[in-house]
Amino acid sequence: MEFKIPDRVERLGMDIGRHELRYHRKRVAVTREFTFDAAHHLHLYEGKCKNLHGHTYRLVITVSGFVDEVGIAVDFGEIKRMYKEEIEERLDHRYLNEVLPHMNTSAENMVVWMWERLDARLERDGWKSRGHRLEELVLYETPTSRVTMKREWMEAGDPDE
Ligand SMILES: Nc1nc2c(c(=O)[nH]1)N=C([C@H](O)[C@H](O)COP(=O)(O)OP(=O)(O)OP(=O)(O)O)CN2
Ligand SMILES: [Zn+2]
Repeated sequence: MEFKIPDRVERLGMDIGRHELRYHRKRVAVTREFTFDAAHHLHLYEGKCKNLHGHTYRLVITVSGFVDEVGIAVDFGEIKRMYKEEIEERLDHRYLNEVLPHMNTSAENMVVWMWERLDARLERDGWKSRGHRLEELVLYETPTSRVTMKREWMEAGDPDE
């Protein structure tokens, strides 16, 4: 089959050969990790977590996309910008019960809230139409306790609905 150099690469005047362009349009997952600090307490919970306390949360964000002509599927910087604007600005050094008053601030509830925000951001910024997908979020409440949300679980929805 005749090999065609994509227009964008020709316009950039770059000398990219057949070898590199073989990776073009493959779906690849890109991951970044962040930490933030916050205080909270749990409602309806018998145990020490009903008292006010704090965590250094760790959030691991994975977004997939198609490798472009430059060799990038999802820019690490875009994930950082999205994290800072959607999550960090709202939760870092905050009292979670105050900024998320509609939920009990368990790690499970928080990771679903984060999923909805980040997914909506991908839609709003037009990333989804370019093939970007939120694949997985892992939220560590402590170094040894974490919760996970995956795209296929989110898409499967609630079996009772
Ligand atoms: N499934 C969940 N279980 C618990 C959550 C949660 O969000 N989801 N949250 C808490 C508390 O917020 C608490 O801060 C963490 O509890 P715990 O694991 O007991 O804390 P430690 O790290 O101090 O663990 P120890 O093994 O007791 O030292 C509770 N559970
Ligand atoms: Zn806690």
